[in-house]
Amino acid sequence: NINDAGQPRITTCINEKWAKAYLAFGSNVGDRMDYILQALSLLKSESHVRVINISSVFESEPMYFKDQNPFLNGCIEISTTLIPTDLLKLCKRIEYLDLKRTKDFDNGPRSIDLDIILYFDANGNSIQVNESDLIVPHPRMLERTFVLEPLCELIPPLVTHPLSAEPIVDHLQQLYDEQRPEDILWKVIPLRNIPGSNKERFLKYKTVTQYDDLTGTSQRVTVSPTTMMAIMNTTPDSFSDGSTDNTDVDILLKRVETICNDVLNHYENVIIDIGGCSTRPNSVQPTTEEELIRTIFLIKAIRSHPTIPQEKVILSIDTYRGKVAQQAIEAGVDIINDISGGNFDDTLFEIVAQYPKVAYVLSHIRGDITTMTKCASYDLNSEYNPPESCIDYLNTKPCDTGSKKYNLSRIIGGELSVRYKKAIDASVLRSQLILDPGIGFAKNLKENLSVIKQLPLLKNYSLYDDSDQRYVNFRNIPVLLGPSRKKFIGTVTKEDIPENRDFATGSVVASSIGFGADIVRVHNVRDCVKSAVLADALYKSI
Ligand SMILES: Nc1nc2ncc(COP(=O)(O)O)nc2c(=O)[nH]1
Ligand SMILES: Nc1nc2ncc(COP(=O)(O)O)nc2c(=O)[nH]1
Repeated sequence: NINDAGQPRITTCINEKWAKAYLAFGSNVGDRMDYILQALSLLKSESHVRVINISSVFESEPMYFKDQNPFLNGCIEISTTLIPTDLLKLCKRIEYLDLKRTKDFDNGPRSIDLDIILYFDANGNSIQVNESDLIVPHPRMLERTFVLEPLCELIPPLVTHPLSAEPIVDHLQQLYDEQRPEDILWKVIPLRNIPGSNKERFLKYKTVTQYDDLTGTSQRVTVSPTTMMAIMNTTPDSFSDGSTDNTDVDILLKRVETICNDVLNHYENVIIDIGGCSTRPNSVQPTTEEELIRTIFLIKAIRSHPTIPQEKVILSIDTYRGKVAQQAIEAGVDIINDISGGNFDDTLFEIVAQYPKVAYVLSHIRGDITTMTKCASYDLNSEYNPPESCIDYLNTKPCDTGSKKYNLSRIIGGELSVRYKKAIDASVLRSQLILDPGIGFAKNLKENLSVIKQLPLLKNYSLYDDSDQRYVNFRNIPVLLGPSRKKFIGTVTKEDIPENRDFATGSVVASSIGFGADIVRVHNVRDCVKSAVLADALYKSI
């Protein structure tokens, strides 16, 4: 059954109908994310396979054989014309022929492992296989959170396991209820190595499912330390610190060193968000060339500075322009912080997709810098009647879809999920994404306060939409909040001068972390980092 090229001959399904399969990937040798990315691109290059969706990537301790490196795992949703046994041959070819995997013993270290977890024929019927070298559904999937958690990002919560007939989310919950250490997963956002170093860099978030005694429901919550994002605006007119020394590289580098001293004795890394273009309402936007002049020099200066701890300093650029993003990435930036959700420049998602180890902040906005204040009306009293097929889940169970109290998070979640699908369709990976509900962007006082309070709902948002047969959820995607010195704080505290709002910002930082913010973006890092570590102690027992 071997063709002339010495490769296993593969048989396609009857009359080339597209079946659906879910694969699990794992790696714990070498640059684990690179092996996973190579396997993904090899799958995408197969004519008999279409990659539909890819889960987050999780790090976890090894199961079974403990004395080996931690694994990176995730799941892939594909459609394929290959029958299961030939899909297995393709996976083995990718592992052993293409990526030169070696297998010393069962459950041992591996550069890449591709397993078939579930297989459904073109009519959606689950296919079972019981052969010596292939068993589908995967016989050990129900004991593995590193398979079920990523799988639950790809399938609607009520999909049942073909043999147990129980919802897969319930199997996952049963594992979590056992509270086994190996079931703890860290959601990772892979970043590029610092040039010359082979140390893998990640943003990491430990998310657990916590039972809430008050509401009787379980929610995904973050229990790992908050990440601080320090604002470094290099604009002359930024509303809160537009001073003239925003272009003096020595002064700016001194500020970077101060930020490192303030944050790195509390946290293991810090994000520095460089902004060359103020985005306060109605601000005049500089030209692309001007924005480049204001920002690229600083990224290069930081990345070549001898005493700044490069591994720990994660650089971000606050831009909605593709050209600026591209040059910033080439200069060494790790995150594209785009307040526009990819709305202002069609090339942005394609550029981000070229760099799978660069993160992207997907933010909610309506309109643009000059019109967004007029788009701040949200019809919260509308009877929420999702279209027949749009089953609205919160906390992985269909919620009482009629209740209005969820409407703001549904509206914002729904509008964010449109941008999410565009990003995924442009081949941006879920593992690159950070969400931001966009405080102060097309939102009035009430909405800004509700957005913070309804953060748990946004983090657990999910929607299955029959119109495009796509299930979108934000499970395990870290959330960034940028409340610092903003107007809503000034209105509530009756403080018109932005620089005088830092103490109040500290309170908002603490409560945002209480509601589930994973990253907080602030001007006054020295004071706000204290609010953050206190909030971590109070809300996450860190
Ligand atoms: N955390 C973690 N532990 C593991 N232990 C054993 C195997 C062996 O799996 P196999 O039975 O599919 O070879 N894979 C993993 C893994 O992917 N992640
Ligand atoms: N991700 C993100 N980025 C942002 N950039 C600028 C501003 C405007 O505030 P600034 O002018 O003080 O930077 N706010 C945000 C925000 O809320 N989230």
